[in-house]
This record gives sequence, C-alpha cells and structure tokens, in this order.
Amino acid sequence: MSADVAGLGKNLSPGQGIKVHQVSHIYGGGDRVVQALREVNLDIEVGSFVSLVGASGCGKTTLLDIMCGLTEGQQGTVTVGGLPPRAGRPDTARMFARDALLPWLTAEQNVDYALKTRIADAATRRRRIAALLAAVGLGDFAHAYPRQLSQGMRQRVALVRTFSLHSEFVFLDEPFGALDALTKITLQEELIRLWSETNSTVVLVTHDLSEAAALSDRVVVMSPRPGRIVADVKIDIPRPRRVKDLHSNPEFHEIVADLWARLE
Ligand SMILES: Nc1ncnc2c1ncn2[C@@H]1O[C@H](COP(=O)(O)OP(=O)(O)OP(=O)(O)O)[C@@H](O)[C@H]1O
Repeated sequence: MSADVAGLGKNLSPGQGIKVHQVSHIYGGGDRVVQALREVNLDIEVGSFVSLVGASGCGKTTLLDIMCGLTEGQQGTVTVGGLPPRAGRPDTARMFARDALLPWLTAEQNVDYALKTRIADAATRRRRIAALLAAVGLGDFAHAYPRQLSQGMRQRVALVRTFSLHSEFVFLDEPFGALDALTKITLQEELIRLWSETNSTVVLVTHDLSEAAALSDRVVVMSPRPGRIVADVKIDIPRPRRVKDLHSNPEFHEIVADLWARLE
C-alpha cells in the first residue's frame, strides 16, 4: 500500500463520516409527483462499509445521489466529511451500475481519464494504475479496449478507476448487478480488499442481500416508496472475510434470512 493511501481518512474523526438528517425527496410536480424519500436519517462512520437494500424503486439510488451531490435533497440536511455534498468533490467517488467505460480508450486510459483530474504527474498516475490493474488480475490487459474485455473485466476496470482516486468516500450503485455468480464473488473479494487497503468509507446500493451481508459492517433496509429506513442491521461476522467461505457458513445464511424477513 502506498503512503498516500495509508493516510486516507486519518484526518477525519470516526463521527465525521456521512450524516443524513430528516431527508425527504419528491420528483416531478403538478399531478405527476413521486415521493421517493421520506424523513430518512442515517449516520455512517468514517471507514465503514454500509449497504443500502430495499425493493426496486424504494429510493436507494436517490439517497446515494443525494449523498454524493448528484441530486439535491429537498428537505433535511446531509454532510459528508463535515461538508455539504457536491458532485466532483475530490474526496468522493461514484461508480455506476453499468461500467460506463469510454469505448475509444484502453483500460489504462479509462482509469487515467479520471485520475488525471486529481494527479498532475503522469509517471505517478502510470505507476498507480499499473499496480491496481495488476492487483485485480488485469496486468496483461492494460492496453486492451473495453470491447476486448469481458463484462467482469470491464467492471474490474471500473472498480480500479473508482478506487484509483483514493477518495475518502466511495459510492457504488449496483456495481456487480450484471455478472455471473462466480465472477461476482471474485469481484466482491477484490472490492473488500480495495476498501480495506484504502481506508475509505463505502456506501453500496445493491439488490443482492447476500452481497450486502458478505461485504458490509451494516446493512440499512429501506421500505417501499417513499423510502424510509426500517432496519439497520450490524453484520458481526469477523474480518477478514472470504466471500467464497461465507457461502458455507450457517451464521451467514441466518443473517441473509433475517435480512429477507425485514425486507418483506
Ligand atoms: N429523475 C427522476 N424523475 C422522476 N422520478 C424519478 C426520477 N428518478 C427516480 N424517480 C422515481 O423515484 C423513485 C425512486 O427511484 P430510485 O431510482 O431512487 O429507486 P431505487 O431503489 O434505486 O430503484 P432500483 O432498485 O429499481 O434501481 C422511483 O419511483 C422512480 O421512478
């Protein structure tokens, strides 16, 4: 781990993470009003990994977008690292459901495209990108274009792009939705490793309760729209966790069953 990553988040106290207070959000106007969120309160500690789960359309993405400044909540207050959210803040990074790689750039160039907004020195960027691509098994594919990569490989590049920024706060929206089960588990393990090596605070939106339980310190369960928080479940499985092993762990299955029951 490089020295700049080791220091990440160290200037923030645990309580200076993400604070969401009484946030409500309505889309549209007139007779086409959709209340997406109602009086949501959430407190996320620095360095923790928290997942948001809930039925389709319950407002997970809306809440994530409000936390990272892409959508402005209409009521309530949000602070991230003690400051109001703003899109493009250098201490936050957002990864979307689809990998959204630029097809005319190679894997390395796709990562660099984001990283050069934060680091001017090309040699430093090249070193960081090469190390991260190698760490996720893409060392030989740095010069490949997205069309030459599988879906799982493209998602890996997108993960590298997100974590290469060394942002203190990382927001992930269904990053592994479209992957087969085995690739998904491999990428989940890579995500845990990137998170633990960067000391970042991660908020993950997912439909997959097993994924939420395997990766998170806490799983926040939302009600159907208008989204409210109906449960906040601490996942006490010790770390380091191996996602593959968890699938044969009865305690893990109990946690997932409990999450299902809360969702219903
Ligand atoms: N830009 C928008 N304009 C109008 N309505 C919207 C907009 N974005 C989201 N909505 C509505 O707000 C509600 C919450 O949407 P959101 O995408 O936050 O839910 P979600 O839980 O992330 O859904 P999914 O799990 O299906 O991705 C939905 O009913 C959706 O139709």
